[in-house]
Amino acid sequence: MSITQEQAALVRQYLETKTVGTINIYLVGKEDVGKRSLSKRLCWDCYVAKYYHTDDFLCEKYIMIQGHQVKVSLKVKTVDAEGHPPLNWQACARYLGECHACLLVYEVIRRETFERLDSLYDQIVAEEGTSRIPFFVVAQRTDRSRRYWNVTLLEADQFSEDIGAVFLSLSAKTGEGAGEDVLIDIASRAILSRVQPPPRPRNPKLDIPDLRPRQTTRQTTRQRVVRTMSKLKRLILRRSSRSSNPRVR
Ligand SMILES: Nc1nc2c(ncn2[C@@H]2O[C@H](COP(=O)(O)OP(=O)(O)OP(=O)(O)O)[C@@H](O)[C@H]2O)c(=O)[nH]1
Repeated sequence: MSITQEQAALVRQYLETKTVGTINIYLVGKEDVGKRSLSKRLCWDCYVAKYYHTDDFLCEKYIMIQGHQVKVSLKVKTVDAEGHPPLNWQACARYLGECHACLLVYEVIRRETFERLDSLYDQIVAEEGTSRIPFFVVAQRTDRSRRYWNVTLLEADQFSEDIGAVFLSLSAKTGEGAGEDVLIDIASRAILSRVQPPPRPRNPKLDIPDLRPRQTTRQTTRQRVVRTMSKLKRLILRRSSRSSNPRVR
């Protein structure tokens, strides 16, 4: 789903009035989901089947957005790889450069790679400096036979909606759904987010339970609301039973 005409106009206006440096796009996900292959496909339109694990990989390209030349830099970050420390987003963003868009990549035949995205997203948005960046949920290796798929497009689409991300379904191998237009769209959304922040339907900080000791004597707002609601319910029930039975006064 590409940006609307109004959004394209905002991007054009931004490009005409401000200097846009390199757009840093992060591809994050578990090991072997095809992040490096995808960044090569998006940047150089090629596919190399040979696999060797990399911690950090980077490729760059110039693209045209609304008649302006923009440099994009695709950076790969693998999480949960054996023998490596857990993701420290702040450290990796500082080390690799600021992040302007984030692709959460999973592989359609490996369910655990999809299930990891939920906590990964929470982990990233909990960090400083990520409040405005657009997110993309990417279904990788869609060239594999549907018989082997362990994640349906519907649930992945639902998850994307849940976190306010754009859903992309593609194959780095065949190039289906991974043309330059996709890269232009990602970079355009990254620029757009500077004037129009993307929606954040879920605030992970609200999901974290508050484990601080509470004062038991004082009521919390939630307790007060629950009490008032049950009082009201009782009142309504009493009224309705009176009106249905006029003798009860
Ligand atoms: N069938 C198929 N295989 C793919 C696709 N993309 C990548 N692969 C293969 O999957 C393997 C891993 O691809 P990479 O791009 O290196 O994966 P990665 O996520 O960067 O891996 P790490 O460095 O371990 O994080 C390689 O052997 C690729 O050839 C795809 O779209 N379809």
